[in-house]
Amino acid sequence: MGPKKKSKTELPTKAAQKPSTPTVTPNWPAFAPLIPESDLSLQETLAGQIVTIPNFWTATLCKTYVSFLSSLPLSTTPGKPKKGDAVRVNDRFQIDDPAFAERLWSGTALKNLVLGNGENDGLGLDEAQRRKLWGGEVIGLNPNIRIYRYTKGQFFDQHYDDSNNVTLPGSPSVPARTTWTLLLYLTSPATGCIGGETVFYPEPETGKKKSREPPPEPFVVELEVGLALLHRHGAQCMLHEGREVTNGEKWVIRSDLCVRR
Ligand SMILES: O=C(O)CCC(=O)C(=O)O
Ligand SMILES: [Fe+2]
Repeated sequence: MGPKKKSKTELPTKAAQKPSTPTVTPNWPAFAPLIPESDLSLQETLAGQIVTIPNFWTATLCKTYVSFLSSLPLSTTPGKPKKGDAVRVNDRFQIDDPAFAERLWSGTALKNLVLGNGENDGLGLDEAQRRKLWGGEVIGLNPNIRIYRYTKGQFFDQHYDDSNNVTLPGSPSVPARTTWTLLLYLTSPATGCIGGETVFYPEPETGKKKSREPPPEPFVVELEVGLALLHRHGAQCMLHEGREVTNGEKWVIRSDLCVRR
């Protein structure tokens, strides 16, 4: 499993990208209302690969964010990427905002669910299993926050997400590495968004000579307002795509889980 030499990867983040990231951080709305942590849990929707948190954000909060995010200066990604980059057609806003990443981590149920701090994280893992699942000791979210808007006809072609080295600020700052992608869906068919599902392509079993088995079925994650989706990335990332939106708008907030390096 994992990225092959010739596979497309997502576009490089941060410094390598033009136009330059904005320096003024947005005045992000408060995270309210939220469902109490005790009513949320992690669901392992694809073993070792995809974990979701339904109702991570309420529909009201998602609506507040869609209106707020609509006021940000989004830029349309080029339809023709450089060689090796995935074709990705959407409107996006990207910012390094450690304070927002920290809020999204600690100011929601995410931290306690991922670290298994609550009474019930839903997965019932012990410490060693948890480290194995997340790829180390999770210490926060990637400060590199990406906002995507897909309108009719827009999509994110098949690709793998890279693991990146990042530094989490603090005194002292902490060297970290991203291990899982976080996608927070703000829209769904309930808000008029048709299409736009995130589709994962599990690898066929390896090792056997010319398997007669049919290739595994694609794993389709339907959009759901307020659903947080985590998927493993880096060397064990599954090939995936954001299907074309055929009506309405799809809005997503993206960050990544970071482990100590
Ligand atoms: O928008 C989606 O459904 C997928 C986004 C994605 O694959 C990414 O951000 O790397
Ligand atoms: Fe991706």
